[in-house]
Amino acid sequence: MHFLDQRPAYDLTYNDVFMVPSRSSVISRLDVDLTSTDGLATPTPLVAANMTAVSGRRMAETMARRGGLAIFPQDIPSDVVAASIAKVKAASPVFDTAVTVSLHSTVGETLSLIAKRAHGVAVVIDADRRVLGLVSPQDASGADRFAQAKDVMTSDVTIVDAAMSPSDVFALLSEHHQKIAVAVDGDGRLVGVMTPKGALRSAIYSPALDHEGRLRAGVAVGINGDIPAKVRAALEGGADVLVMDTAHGHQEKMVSALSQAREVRDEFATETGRTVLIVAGNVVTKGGCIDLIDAGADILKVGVGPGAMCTTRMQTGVGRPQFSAVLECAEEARGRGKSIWADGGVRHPRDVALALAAGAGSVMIGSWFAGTHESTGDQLVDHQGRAYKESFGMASARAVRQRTREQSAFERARAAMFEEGISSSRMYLDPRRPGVEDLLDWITSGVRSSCTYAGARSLPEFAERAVVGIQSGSGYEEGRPLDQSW
Ligand SMILES: NC(=O)C1=CN([C@@H]2O[C@H](COP(=O)(O)OP(=O)(O)OC[C@H]3O[C@@H](n4cnc5c(N)ncnc54)[C@H](OP(=O)(O)O)[C@@H]3O)[C@@H](O)[C@H]2O)C=CC1
Ligand SMILES: Nc1nc2c(ncn2[C@@H]2O[C@H](COP(=O)(O)O)[C@@H](O)[C@H]2O)c(=O)[nH]1
Repeated sequence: MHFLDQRPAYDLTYNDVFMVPSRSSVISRLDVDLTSTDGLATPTPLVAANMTAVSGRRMAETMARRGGLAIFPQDIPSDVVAASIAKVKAASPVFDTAVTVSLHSTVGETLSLIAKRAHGVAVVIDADRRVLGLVSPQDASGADRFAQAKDVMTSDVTIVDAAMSPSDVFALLSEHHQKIAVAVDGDGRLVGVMTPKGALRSAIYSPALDHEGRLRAGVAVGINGDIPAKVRAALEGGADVLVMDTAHGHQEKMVSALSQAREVRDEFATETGRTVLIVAGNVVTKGGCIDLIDAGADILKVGVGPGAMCTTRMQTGVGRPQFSAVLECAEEARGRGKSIWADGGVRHPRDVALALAAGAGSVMIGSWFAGTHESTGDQLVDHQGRAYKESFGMASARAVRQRTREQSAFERARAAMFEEGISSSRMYLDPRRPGVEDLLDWITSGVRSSCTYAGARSLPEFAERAVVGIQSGSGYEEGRPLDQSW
C-alpha cells in the first residue's frame, strides 16, 4: 500500500482514510481470491472475536462454513469448549445446521429456538433424526404458546439427498416455490437445511476446513493460571488456532505465557503431526510485535482501544488509531515473515477493506457480529418491537466477574474495579442483514470490489497496489448514503 501523498507524521483511523482507484485488468469481482495471508489461508479473511457475547458454536460453524473462523473465548471451561468444537466438526460444511424440535415441543420453545438461526424454521424430527415436518413463525402465528409442534407443523417438506449439489438444490427450490430444503443422508436421517441464498453462498464461498475436511475453529487462552494445562486442553479439544489474548499484550507475563504455549504447541505437533498456529496480542507498536514474535507468536493481534465495547482509551488515554496501528504492525510482522490480525473498530465493510489494504492477514470483528442470529445471546425485543442482542466487553465488570468466578468474593470485587469495557450494550439486528452470513456477504462483496478498484486479484496484490489518501471529516461524511432528502 502507498499513500497518495506523503505518509503523515500523525496516526490515522479507518475514517481518516480513503482509497483511490487504479488502472485495473481485473474484469470481474468474482476473479478476486480473498484467501487470508496470515498463514492459516482461510478462504475468507474474517474472524469472529473471542467475546462471550459473540462466538459460540453457531457462530463458529457459520463462520467456518463461509470460509472464516470464530474463536471461542477464554472464559468458557475447556471441557465445554471441547464439546462445542466436537459439534462444529460434526456439522456439515455445506448445509446449515438445522434447529430441531420434537413433535411434542411447545410452540413457545420452538419459536425461541428458531431465532437462533437465520434460516427461519425448525425441523421436527423423531428420536432417529428422521424428518417429520417443519415449523415456521408463520405456521405458529395465532397458536397458543403451549400448543405443540405437531399441531402447527407442515409436512410439505422438500427433502433432498445430502449429496445433491447446491445448484441443483437451488433449481429444485425455485421449481417448487419453496424457501428451504431439508437434506438427509442415505438412511433418511437429517443432515442440515439449505435456503436458495445458502445454495448461492455455497457457490461463492469455500468453507474453512481442517486436515480431515471438517470445519475449523479457534480457542482463546488468557495469560493467567496454568498456561501449559490450558493450552494442552485447547489443543486436545480440537483447536485449529490458538489465541493468546490479553488487553496489554506487550507485558512480560504475556512473553512468558507465550513461550510456555509455544513449548506445549511444539510437543503436541511432535505427538500428532498437527502444528497449530499461535496468535498473540493485543499490541499496536513495532516493539510489541518484535517481542511477541521473539517469544513465539505466529500471528499478532493488533488493536488497543478501537473496540465498540471498549472504554480503555477514555479511561487510560492508551491506544492507537487503528489504521496506523495495523499498517505499522503489518509492516513489522511481514519483515519477519509473520502476519497480523486487525482486531476491533470495524463498523462498515470499508474498514475491513482498509485493514487488508494496510496489510492485515485477517480482520477480527466483535460487536458488529454480536447483533446477529448466530451470536451467543438470546434475541430480545425492545419497546418498539426491534430485535436486539446484549453485548458486553471482555474487560467489563460483567466479564471480569465471570472470569474470576473461582476466586474469593473480595478478589472478584477488586478485579471488577479495573473494568475497561461496557457491561451491557444493545446490538440491534439489522432487519436487512440479521444473520452473520448477510454481513459476510456485504463485507466480502465490498472487499472484492475494493480489490478490483485497486487492480488486485488477491490480498497480497491488494496490500501492494492499494493507494490510500487522507480525508477531512466532511470527506468521510460525503461518502455516507442518505436515506432521505436533505
Ligand atoms: N484490544 C483492547 O483494546 C482490549 C481488549 N481487552 C480484552 O479483554 C479481555 C480481558 O483481558 P484482560 O483485562 O487483559 O484480562 P486477563 O484476564 O487476560 O488478565 C490480564 C492480566 O494482565 C495484568 N495486567 C497488567 N497490566 C494490565 C493492563 N493494563 N490491563 C489489563 N491487565 C493488565 C492483570 O493484572 P492485574 O489485574 O492485577 O492488573 C492480569 O493479571 C481480553 O479478551 C482482551 O483482549 C481488554 C482491554 C483492552
Ligand atoms: N478495551 C476493551 N476492548 C475489548 C473489550 N472486549 C473486547 N475488546 C476488544 O475489542 C475487539 C472487538 O472489537 P469490535 O469493535 O469489533 O467490537 C475484541 O477482539 C477485543 O480486542 C473490553 O471490554 N474492553
